[in-house]
Amino acid sequence: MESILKPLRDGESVLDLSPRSTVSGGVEDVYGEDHATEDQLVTPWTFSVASGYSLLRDPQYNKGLAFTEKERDAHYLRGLLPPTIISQKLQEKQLIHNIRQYQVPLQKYIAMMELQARFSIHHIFHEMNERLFYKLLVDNVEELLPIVYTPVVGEACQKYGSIFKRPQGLFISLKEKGKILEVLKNWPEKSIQVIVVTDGERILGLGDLGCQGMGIPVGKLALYTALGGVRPSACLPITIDVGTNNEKLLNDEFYIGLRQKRATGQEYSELLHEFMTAVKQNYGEKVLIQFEDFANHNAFELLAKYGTTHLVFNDDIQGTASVVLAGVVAALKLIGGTLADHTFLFLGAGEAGTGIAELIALETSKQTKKPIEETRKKIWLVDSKGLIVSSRKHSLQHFKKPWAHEHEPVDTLLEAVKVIKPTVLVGSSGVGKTFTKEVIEALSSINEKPLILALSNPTSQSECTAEEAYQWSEGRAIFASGSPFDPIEYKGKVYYSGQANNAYIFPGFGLGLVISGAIRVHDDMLLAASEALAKLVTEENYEKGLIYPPFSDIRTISANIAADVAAKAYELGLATRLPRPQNLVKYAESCMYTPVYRNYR
Ligand SMILES: NC(=O)C1=CN([C@@H]2O[C@H](COP(=O)(O)OP(=O)(O)OC[C@H]3O[C@@H](n4cnc5c(N)ncnc54)[C@H](OP(=O)(O)O)[C@@H]3O)[C@@H](O)[C@H]2O)C=CC1
Ligand SMILES: CC(=O)C(=O)O
Ligand SMILES: [Mg+2]
Repeated sequence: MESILKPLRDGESVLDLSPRSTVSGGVEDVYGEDHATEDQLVTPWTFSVASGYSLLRDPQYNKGLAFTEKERDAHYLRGLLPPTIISQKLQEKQLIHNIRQYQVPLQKYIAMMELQARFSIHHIFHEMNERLFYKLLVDNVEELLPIVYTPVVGEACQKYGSIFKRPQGLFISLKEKGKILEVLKNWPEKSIQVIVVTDGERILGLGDLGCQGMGIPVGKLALYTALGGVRPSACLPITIDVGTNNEKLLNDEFYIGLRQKRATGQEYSELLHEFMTAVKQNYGEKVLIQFEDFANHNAFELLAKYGTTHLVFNDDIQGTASVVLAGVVAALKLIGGTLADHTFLFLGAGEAGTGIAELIALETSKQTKKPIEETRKKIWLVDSKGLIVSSRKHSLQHFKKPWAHEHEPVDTLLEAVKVIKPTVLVGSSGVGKTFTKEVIEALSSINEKPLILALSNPTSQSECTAEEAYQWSEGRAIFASGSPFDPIEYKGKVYYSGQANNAYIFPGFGLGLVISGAIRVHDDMLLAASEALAKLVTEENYEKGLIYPPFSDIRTISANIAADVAAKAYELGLATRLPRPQNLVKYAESCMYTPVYRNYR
């Protein structure tokens, strides 16, 4: 396209290609503006190339002091920047130094979000620089993951209303009923590949945070880009606001969401149906919709309902299952035996608990060729009412029923550990401090090397800390947790614990779906992702007691997961991107967004 470049004031567009201004004889009246009568409405639109001050304010293209002399000349930046030119590397060094100065983790979070922000009214040189944000995250993943993700993102959601100066993502509330397609069209990007959506009802283990749950889709998608290489412009965070049952928020004058109790039943499902329909209509069949942090009474139903018509993935049920299965399989190297040899006990029988239990049973069934009804029998779950047993079957939610095995009622976790004698203990309750000294001691008296996975997030909800797991098991536990813990020294030895978090899975999993053009998610893809992850645990990791590879290798891990997920999609006939690339790992790597600066002409 020919551009008509002219120096502009801040806020003006450089290139005005509206039909009227570019008419040089007979341009099509695409938007019907020429034919519109005076009382008809027309759309004001511009197509702009950023330059000058607007370029510095554009997070996608801003490079701050890294703009070269040539770029400063060509893009009307002279005088808008001080004379020095620095590299992206130096910018990174300065930024990480600044971030480390903050003592309060939430301040670090805010600094990161300022950098990532897509819209702003203020700016300094380093602010609002998307590539620098992702570069920083990719290069310092172990240090910054706990900031942009769990645990700090949890606190950010709790305080969302007071810390946010600008909107992130797309808010779809009951007020938008009947207009959701139009709302989607308001989003500035048109080619979307991954949507992460929440309704805020179960944010980590922090409960109903209503509209303030937006921090979660934003954080998950930052990981999609940094860890999985999905382009930021192809990612869309969405919060569906149907109200909140959180009284504190309802009474908070600064609450940003709808001030009403949650809509349920038909009103809820109609809004969600309109949303799901509009997404497919606007972005097509191949957009991935990741459900995140919905309460279980909606999560299972939405997944079942839309699993056959849309490309949907529930991270809490499926992503968590895949990451935990990988950890358990890897842990077998340390604790011995096959999957079928182990007995599992879960505290928490919701999305995470039953999702993991089912995938372990499925994998065991494939390995042993026994029916899944059989392999489920070595997996037990405890919920808020005690051990799930057959006498409770009539009153159980449907997702718990497969786990109601024959047994006398057992009220507490401690009792359950004593009678079930698990070799693996999984915490998926959302309630902190529930793996008590007595529980871990009982488990350790049964097992030489107990495997303990405290999955609940954020750190405050972790079933136990790393220190407690090692101390109370006298250094024998193999331990991993949903939110990270620093290495622990116990009796002169340093213990490293891994992070059992779906963040290992969803970025690569989603990338695999995108690059193969998959149209549906299949359980075998979850197994493929799990296997790919478990395979990447090295001897060196095992020696440290780790059952996951370090996050510093996550881009390679994601490429491998993506390749195996894509391979499975092709094998199952669910891939539409043809022909299938020969080397899927190489192909996945070649598709991944890298946040180094681009040169501007
Ligand atoms: N590490 C990771 O990657 C992930 C971690 N999680 C974490 O897992 C936790 C649970 O999530 P999710 O499964 O979606 O939540 P759900 O609400 O679906 O399930 C919670 C389960 O815990 C049970 N429970 C609650 N309190 C107690 C208690 N005091 N004693 C025993 N059981 C209890 C509930 O019992 P009842 O059914 O009787 O109410 C329910 O079965 C959250 O903290 C979340 O952050 C989730 C996904 C991924
Ligand atoms: C990690 C995650 O998805 C959760 O805690 O909900
Ligand atoms: Mg979640």
